[in-house]
Order: sequence, then C-alpha cells, then structure tokens
Amino acid sequence: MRDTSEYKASSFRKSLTFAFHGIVYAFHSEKNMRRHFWLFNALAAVELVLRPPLTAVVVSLFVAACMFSAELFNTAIELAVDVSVEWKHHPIAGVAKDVAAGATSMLAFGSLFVAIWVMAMAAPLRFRLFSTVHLGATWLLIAAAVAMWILRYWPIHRFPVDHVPEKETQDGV
Ligand SMILES: Nc1ncnc2c1ncn2[C@@H]1O[C@H](COP(=O)(O)OP(=O)(O)OP(=O)(O)O)[C@@H](O)[C@H]1O
Repeated sequence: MRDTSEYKASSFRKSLTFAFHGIVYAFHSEKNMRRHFWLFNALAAVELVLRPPLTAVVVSLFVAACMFSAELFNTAIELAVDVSVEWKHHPIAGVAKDVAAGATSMLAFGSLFVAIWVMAMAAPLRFRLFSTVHLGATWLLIAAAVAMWILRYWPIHRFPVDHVPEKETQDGV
C-alpha cells in the first residue's frame, strides 16, 4: 500500500478539487444522492413559481446543502465501514451503517418543517413564474440549480476514481 502522505492537499485549490471528486463520485455511485438531486430540482421549481422572499430561499438552500452533506457523510461512513471489514459481514458494521442512515433520515424529517415554513413565507400562494418579485432570490436559486447540475453530470472518468460499486451505477434514479 502507498504512503498516504502523498495525497495530502498542499493548497486550498487542491483541497477543493478533492472535495469536488468526492461529491462527483457520490452522485455517480449513490442512488440517494440522485434522489436528493431531483428533490432539490423540485424545490427550486416550486420556489421559482411561488417566489418566496430571499430569507426563505436562503434558508431552504442551506437546508438542501445540509441534506446533501448528510448523504455525503453517510456515503463516506458506508465506504469506510466496508473497507474496514473488507466487505464481509460484521454485526457492528451493520449497526454503524444503520446509525449513519438514521442521521440522514433525521435531517430529511426536519427538512419537511422548513419546506412548510417556506410555503408559509410564500403566502398568498400565487403563480409568479414571470413576475419580477424577489429577483435576487430568483437569481440565487438559478445559480444554485446550475451548480447542482454541474456536480451531478460532471463526467466521473476525468477523476482518478478506481471503483464505482456495482450495486449503484449511472442508470436508475
Ligand atoms: N458488512 C455488513 N455487515 C452487517 N450488516 C451490513 C453490512 N453492510 C450492510 N449491512 C446492513 O445492510 C444495510 C444496507 O447496507 P448497504 O451498504 O447496502 O447500504 P445502502 O442500502 O446502500 O444504504 P444507502 O441507501 O444509505 O446507500 C445496512 O444498513 C446494514 O443494516
């Protein structure tokens, strides 16, 4: 095995590149990441139509980022557990994965309250897709959506990812 010191990020730019690799890998290998991606698009579409104020948009984007972050942690834990038990069955490995999945589910549940609050902030609910209200919030939403699409569809073969688990391929959700 090679010495891990050679992977140490020597600059901020390198650290960001490693983080980017991680996110792209997770989008390619994890079906839940792809589910969250489509949920995020649904959220962005609803907010573009209803046009809640900037505060509600910022909070909802932050919660969406937390959700993606939780799923990334979950993926990292699953991979680390699989490596540590060498893909063999171990009761504690199973518990570790269940706990990580539980953490993600908790956040998903909490996100529902934020979704309800965003709807309340958008009241009275009207079709405002072509309106010019809350333009700052609208541009923020569009920028966030574009960034997510880039991360989701960035070609993985450009990165030194040796193995994408067979259980989750590019197909599917
Ligand atoms: N090595 C293992 N030893 C014992 N139980 C395991 C092991 N790996 C997985 N499990 C059990 O199977 C469940 C599913 O594990 P798996 O690795 O397939 O996660 P997953 O279904 O891909 O999760 P997610 O949908 O969050 O990606 C775990 O939550 C755990 O209960």
